[in-house]
Amino acid sequence: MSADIGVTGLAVMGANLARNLARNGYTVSLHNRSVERTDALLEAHGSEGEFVRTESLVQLVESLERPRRVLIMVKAGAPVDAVIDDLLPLLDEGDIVIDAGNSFFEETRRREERLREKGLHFVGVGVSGGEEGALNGPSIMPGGSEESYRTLGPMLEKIAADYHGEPCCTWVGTDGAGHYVKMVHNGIEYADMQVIGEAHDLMRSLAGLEPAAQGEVFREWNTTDLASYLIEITAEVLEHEDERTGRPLVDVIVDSAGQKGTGRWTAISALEVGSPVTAIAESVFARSISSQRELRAETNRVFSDGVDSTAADEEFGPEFVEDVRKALYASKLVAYAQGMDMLVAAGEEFGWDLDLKEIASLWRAGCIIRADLLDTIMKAFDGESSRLPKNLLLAEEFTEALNECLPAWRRVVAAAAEHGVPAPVFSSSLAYYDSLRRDRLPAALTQGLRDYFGAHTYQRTDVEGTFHTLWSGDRGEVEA
Ligand SMILES: NC(=O)C1=CN([C@@H]2O[C@H](COP(=O)(O)OP(=O)(O)OC[C@H]3O[C@@H](n4cnc5c(N)ncnc54)[C@H](OP(=O)(O)O)[C@@H]3O)[C@@H](O)[C@H]2O)C=CC1
Ligand SMILES: O=C(CO)[C@H](O)[C@H](O)COP(=O)(O)O
Repeated sequence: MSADIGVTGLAVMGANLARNLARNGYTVSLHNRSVERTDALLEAHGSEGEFVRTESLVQLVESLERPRRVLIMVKAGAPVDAVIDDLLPLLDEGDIVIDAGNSFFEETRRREERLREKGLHFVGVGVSGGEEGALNGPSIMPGGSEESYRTLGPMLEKIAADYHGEPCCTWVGTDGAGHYVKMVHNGIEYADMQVIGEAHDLMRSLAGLEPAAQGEVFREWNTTDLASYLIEITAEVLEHEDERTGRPLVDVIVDSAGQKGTGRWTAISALEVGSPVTAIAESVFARSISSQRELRAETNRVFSDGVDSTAADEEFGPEFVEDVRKALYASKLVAYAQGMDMLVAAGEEFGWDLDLKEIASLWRAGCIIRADLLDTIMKAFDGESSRLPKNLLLAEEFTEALNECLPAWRRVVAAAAEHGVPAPVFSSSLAYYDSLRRDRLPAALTQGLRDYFGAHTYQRTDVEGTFHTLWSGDRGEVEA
């Protein structure tokens, strides 16, 4: 029997994608570096559909119908190149190699170029939704050539998450565009989780709400405009009791956040394309600080935990909790606004015609950042490009909500600063908003200083041209 598609790499994501494909009627050839994973999958789930067992890439490729479709789902980085190197001599012109892992987009661009020169299609596909999504319908963000999508698209759309009858899968752009969009998705995911963590910390430290009680608060928030998968699972995690100790699980988990790289890549790429994704970058730094455990312990010894004791004298009741909800909504909106802004900048830099409305539509189901908010984001980005808002915060769909949240957002950031509770993304998101709306920024002084020490010149508000003050001379101004 010839298979419709081959999957190599059968850990959590590959195994579940393979099962999803088989459950949708495709014959799936299976391969894993160590054959035990292949056999474990067949033993546990072999009856779910048509699978072909293979023990080598040669067997995998031989088992496929043409043009061959090989989906790689191995650890990102060097393993992807190792698999490609082994596959290349086995493939023919027109075959399609799909990398559905979290690969760095620049590597995808390089791999796409390398395979294109050999007449092969290389498709970098962003997949989000974790284990459950991979099995039941992830959000899928494919890049690569438009031609390859004609062959591959229907298959991906069939296994993707379904949002009211629409598949959360569409071709987003050439070469590394799919992996770029997934990377930004993860950047937003970082910021979203960080602001949820800040809300949790503030409600615990200032309002004295224990995790189980907070679970109820998050459950209630999930019926408001904050409704989203991450808010929903926050309620579950906070309410979960540790089996061993009977304490809230969140209290026995080490407070050091891991990271596999996509958030860091988002921040690095944003710096390179000149997009100020402050909320996303602060979230990456927040994870880094959390992992500096020795330094944190020593600083704690020297300065103490430091939640200001005056906090107990103040009223942090239900009104404060509602303020936190509003600060969370506004900061979450900033994270999406920054992610979208960055996609525009990257589109210009890499020649991708990214459609923000389509991208928002892909994230409405199946993925980790799925949220009711995305429907409104789609509306904001609907219409002729010349009429679209320059930034999501300017979309009329959001200006009223933002104005309504603003006083609460300021109160929460002020309370956090006053009482020593770190809230880096609540604060930096508010600073981002304030910076954008400000009539004049202190960048004028920065320009003056740059001109003083490095003759870097400046422009004037009143006259066209570029100028320099003779700081070490008579301090007259000359045109540069
Ligand atoms: N886990 C998640 O929630 C999500 C993961 N992703 C991405 O999907 C990809 C797969 O993730 P996941 O399923 O968690 O698996 P892992 O990232 O843990 O990778 C394990 C798989 O990679 C294979 N592998 C590792 N090195 C090599 C190599 N040199 N040659 C061949 N195969 C190799 C392993 O084979 P062996 O069994 O022989 O060791 C195994 O099949 C990653 O890029 C990940 O970032 C994307 C979305 C969500
Ligand atoms: O892509 C994902 C979800 O969308 C993966 O779960 C990824 O591992 C999350 O990133 P990190 O491990 O750095 O938190």
